[in-house]
Amino acid sequence: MQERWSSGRLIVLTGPSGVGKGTLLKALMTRHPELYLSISATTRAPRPGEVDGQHYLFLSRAEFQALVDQGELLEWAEFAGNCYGTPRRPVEAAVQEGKWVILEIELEGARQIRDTFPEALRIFVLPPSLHELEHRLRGRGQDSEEAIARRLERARAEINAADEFDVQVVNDDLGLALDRIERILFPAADTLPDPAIALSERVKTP
Ligand SMILES: Nc1ncnc2c1ncn2[C@@H]1O[C@H](COP(=O)(O)OP(=O)(O)OP(=O)(O)O)[C@@H](O)[C@H]1O
Ligand SMILES: Nc1nc2c(ncn2[C@@H]2O[C@H](COP(=O)(O)O)[C@@H](O)[C@H]2O)c(=O)[nH]1
Repeated sequence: MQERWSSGRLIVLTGPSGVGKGTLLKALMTRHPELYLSISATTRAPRPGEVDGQHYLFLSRAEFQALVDQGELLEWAEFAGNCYGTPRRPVEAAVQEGKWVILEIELEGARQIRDTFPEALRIFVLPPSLHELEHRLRGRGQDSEEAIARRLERARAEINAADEFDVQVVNDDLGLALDRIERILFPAADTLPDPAIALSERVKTP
């Protein structure tokens, strides 16, 4: 990334739906407002409270397909019946300005980013258990039973791919998980490694 896009950096955060990626990122952005969170495009309908242009760019299938055809997405994938993708231009502009850009995306998109931007740091967020993941998805109260079932089915495959990532972080206690992610991004020279962060982080973190 440094060679290609000045001193900016691309960071990918992946993990099963409901694991807490959005919650963690909201808190991380409060601590580090200098980070740039990419706003994805999606064909999913907005949930109550979601604002177009803030949480997502909510598009029709035809609008989304046009972005794909025009090469305007850095990556995209179908997830639980809807399309999701990362608009290319805002991300490239932010990285060129030297910003650290975070993509909160699912597994297939993360794999595409690994192929096109192997220098990106890729973090996988794990739930403490599948039971707890289901509990969080239900507790969020945003998805239909059918959507929850599809997301849980997909979660099993995603969790099995966690080792493909540079770092794995378990989101058990929210505050501790946030601290772990913060230490991955901003490692302090004088601290010992946290045993709750997977070994691969200590080996691969740039
Ligand atoms: N550490 C945690 N302990 C308990 N509940 C949590 C924790 N982290 C997040 N949650 C809760 O889990 C639910 C799902 O969180 P969130 O929406 O952030 O998940 P997500 O990974 O962003 O999901 P999606 O990929 O579908 O957008 C929310 O109700 C959130 O408050
Ligand atoms: N490949 C991509 N995946 C994305 C993108 N934006 C979000 N997502 C992922 O989709 C699922 C479902 O999200 P939800 O908001 O409907 O719960 C989740 O895993 C997100 O991380 C994207 O641009 N590309």
